[in-house]
Amino acid sequence: MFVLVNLKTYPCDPVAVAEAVRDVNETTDARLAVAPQAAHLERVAETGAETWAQHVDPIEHGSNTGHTLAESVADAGAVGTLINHSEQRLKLADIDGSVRAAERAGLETVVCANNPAQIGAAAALEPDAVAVEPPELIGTGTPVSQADPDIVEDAVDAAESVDDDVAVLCGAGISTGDDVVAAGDLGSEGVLLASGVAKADDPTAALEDLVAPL
Ligand SMILES: O=C(CO)COP(=O)(O)O
Repeated sequence: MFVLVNLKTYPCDPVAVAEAVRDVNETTDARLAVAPQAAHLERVAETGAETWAQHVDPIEHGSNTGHTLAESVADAGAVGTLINHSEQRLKLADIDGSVRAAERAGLETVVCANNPAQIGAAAALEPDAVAVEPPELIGTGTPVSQADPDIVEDAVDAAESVDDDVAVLCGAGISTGDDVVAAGDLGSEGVLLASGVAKADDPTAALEDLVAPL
């Protein structure tokens, strides 16, 4: 299972969480990665933890003030990027442009979507993976794998019917190893999570719990 910890703009120490991700990754067959804010990418990547960006823009080098260029993210040490997170939604044409920009820079891509219909559309853009995250469950601590298992299974079916090379992840409310196992049982190849680690008093213990049953 792939466990991608999105730090959003939570007031955690990104380097400390990254060190926990790096250390717990050594103890498990699961693949752990961390997605800090763009401004923290370089410091996080220097820890040796697998580092992802939270977003890249559909742009090239040039006159794009305030945008995030995929090449710069890669240069800072990121190996992948989220695209179209529900807190950073893009138009379809811009999702396509961001996936192409990420590919150009050699970044792995996970395109987020709210529901199975959007997952099908996202899979058609040929990212490496798609992630279904019902916005109403994000940050609630109620795991999508328990509260809305159908949405995960339907997302897996939707992606498979478009392109079965595209992996499916799920997220929202995931915070325990049981949640991760339940996600896997529904056909998900990984999870996105944030508050369960970024807001934990002890991120190492939270990560250890997440991977314990894997
Ligand atoms: O948005 C998410 C991950 O990208 C999920 O957030 P929570 O884990 O806080 O529900």
